[in-house]
Amino acid sequence: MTPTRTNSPVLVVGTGLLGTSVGLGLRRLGVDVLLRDASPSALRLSVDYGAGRPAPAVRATDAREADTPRIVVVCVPPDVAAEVVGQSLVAWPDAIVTDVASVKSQPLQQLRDAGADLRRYVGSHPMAGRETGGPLSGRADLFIGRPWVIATHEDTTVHGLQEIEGLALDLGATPVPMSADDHDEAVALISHVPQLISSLLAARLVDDEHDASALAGQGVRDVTRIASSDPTLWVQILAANGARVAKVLRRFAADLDEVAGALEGVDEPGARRRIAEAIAAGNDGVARLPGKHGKRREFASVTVMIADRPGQLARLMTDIGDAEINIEDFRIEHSQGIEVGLVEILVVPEARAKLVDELTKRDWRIAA
Ligand SMILES: NC(=O)C1=CN([C@@H]2O[C@H](COP(=O)(O)OP(=O)(O)OC[C@H]3O[C@@H](n4cnc5c(N)ncnc54)[C@H](O)[C@@H]3O)[C@@H](O)[C@H]2O)C=CC1
Ligand SMILES: O=C(O)C(=O)Cc1ccc(O)cc1
Repeated sequence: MTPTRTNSPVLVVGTGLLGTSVGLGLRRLGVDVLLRDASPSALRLSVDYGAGRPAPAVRATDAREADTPRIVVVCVPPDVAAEVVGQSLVAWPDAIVTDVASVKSQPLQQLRDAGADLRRYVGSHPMAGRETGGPLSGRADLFIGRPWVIATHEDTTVHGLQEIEGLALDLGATPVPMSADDHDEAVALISHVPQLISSLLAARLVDDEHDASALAGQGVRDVTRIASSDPTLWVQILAANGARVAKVLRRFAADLDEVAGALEGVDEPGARRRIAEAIAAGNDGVARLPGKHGKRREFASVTVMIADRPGQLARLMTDIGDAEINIEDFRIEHSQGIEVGLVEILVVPEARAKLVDELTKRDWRIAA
């Protein structure tokens, strides 16, 4: 087994999407994982999927060495995160306790108010997730290549920080230490407001009288992917970061208002300029998002037309592999009622000409 930074055993409390993913990722490295959940069926499912073994119901003083966690990872909904962290700090006086809740200031404040031993608490937040929760959605590779925020505070110890950094690194993530306030400010912009905008836009489709949804292409799908998220989880996240989210949302609403005004008076002086500036500012913003491996680089794209038949995509991927070309990313687009799919392959710019050449040789139809 590869040596790990994380010592066994690790206790995961809350075996839904995040808890099961942490368990699966650690089990793959050979770390012993104890699991606990308020829901017996969520616990059993997570065990059945291989995320760990049920934690024995014992107190710290009676626990065998092998059942005494070094780290407790609390993966419960944000509303109860501080309470469960507090209980874990008391139950396991030698363990470092972290939580993965999507908000960091409120749980920290709640723990401080409750007089918890903050020297052993290091809150964190893996910037990785999925729209659907529960153990069945868990993935061992969920965290690979993702930032994992470690929310440091004035009582954080070097040992505590190192333990949680080690956990993040073992799971393939990149630890990013920052304060709880800075974290909450950042996620308001890059996670919480995008969730609301995606949901509100998708909700517009509900009273679509002209069946416009039937024409939907990739654009609307891209901006509404996260609209399938769980309302119960999100109301907790948004409520815990309300003021910061509202601040960003108000600015966004002002931009929307201005652009709507320009569109209503499109022949007024400056109106077209305002619209063009909005799109151009979007170009600048999207260019700031890190790409694969955290780099900001542009990939070259080749779009291939494939027949909508079993095995076509696999054959295309194998052909590209045989040509020894590395795929950086890819997207598939289907059009309703049409028997072809469009596969956009992204490669480093230097590889584009070779890719087109190799695919043409193998009789693939290049669409763009
Ligand atoms: N869903 C996502 O994409 C992401 C979620 N997070 C955070 O991770 C945490 C967990 O989220 P998910 O795994 O998506 O939720 P989930 O709903 O899939 O799982 C939560 C689990 O916690 C259990 N639970 C609830 N109260 C409990 C208690 N008092 N004691 C023990 N178990 C309890 C539930 O039975 C459930 O199995 C949340 O705080 C969320 O903010 C962080 C990053 C991404
Ligand atoms: O699906 C995505 O793109 C996400 O960004 C998921 C996500 C949801 C909640 C979090 O706290 C962190 C990440």
